Amino acid sequence: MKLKTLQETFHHALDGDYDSREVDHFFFMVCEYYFNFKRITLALEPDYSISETEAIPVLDALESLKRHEPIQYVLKSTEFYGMEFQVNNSVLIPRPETEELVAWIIESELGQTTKPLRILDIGTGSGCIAISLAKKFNNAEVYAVDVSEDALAVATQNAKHNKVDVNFIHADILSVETYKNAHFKLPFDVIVSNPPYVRDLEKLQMKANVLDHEPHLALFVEDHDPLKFYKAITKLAKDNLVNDGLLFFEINEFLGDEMVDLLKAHTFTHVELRQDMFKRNRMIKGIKEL
Ligand SMILES: C[S@@+](CC[C@H](N)C(=O)[O-])C[C@H]1O[C@@H](n2cnc3c(N)ncnc32)[C@H](O)[C@@H]1O
Repeated sequence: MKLKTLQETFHHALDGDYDSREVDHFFFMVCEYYFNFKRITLALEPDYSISETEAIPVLDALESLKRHEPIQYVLKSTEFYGMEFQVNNSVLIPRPETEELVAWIIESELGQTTKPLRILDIGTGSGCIAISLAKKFNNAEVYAVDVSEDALAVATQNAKHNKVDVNFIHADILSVETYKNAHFKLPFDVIVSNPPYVRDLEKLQMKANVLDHEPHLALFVEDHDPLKFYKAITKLAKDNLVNDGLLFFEINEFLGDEMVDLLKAHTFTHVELRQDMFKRNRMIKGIKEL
């Protein structure tokens, strides 16, 4: 089968559900993954033929895409902060705005320090935040917590794949008992979290690829207490950060003011909201002062 015929099969099956450029992008990604073709090869050699056996995984991938499975789950991998991460449907697919949060941490006052650091990432999922920080700060001892054992298995693989050490811990951050028993070495210099923050009212706007495939445990929080993770983590941070320690969160863009109030109420200073590349309030930082 010629590559161009295969590409037409993709368009025939997916145009309508996705825009045409996105369909080409999927096709290129799938071919790159299965045949290690570079995009340019595909563009320059549309008459290149592959055997029926070679076409099987590509057509299987197409079936998954028809069911709106995200391309990252179909290919079982994604890129975050220049590194490759394995993903499956027990972990959230790392997002570009989370890369911006990691960049903020790296550019902060910590970027210059050579002193030993202790960092905690809460709700680590694929491990993307913890692993990126461990890669950047080789002076850091990094801890990462998740309530999902399946997510921790993926994160552990990702740390190994990216050749960094992270101490992964199974704990429920909403239960004081579980994290009291966790084997953290205290205190921390930095606590960071991207916890679940999507409310029911925002669920309605979500696309099928997110809603039907990504883990609800990673996404949703009840409408009546949308800051419940942030409250628990801010309290934990107040009690377990060094003086001058930093707290960073990714946040719900509609709850920026509430988050500023929460951090200030816990005596964090220099509280700063930051917008992502789409000009939405998506990150916050505070400094613990005694
Ligand atoms: C929004 S995802 C973030 C994943 C990853 N840090 C990222 O930025 O891509 C939230 C994570 O919090 C975890 N989580 C949910 N409830 C939790 C709890 N009670 N205690 C600890 N982790 C929890 C989920 O399993 C999920 O991995």
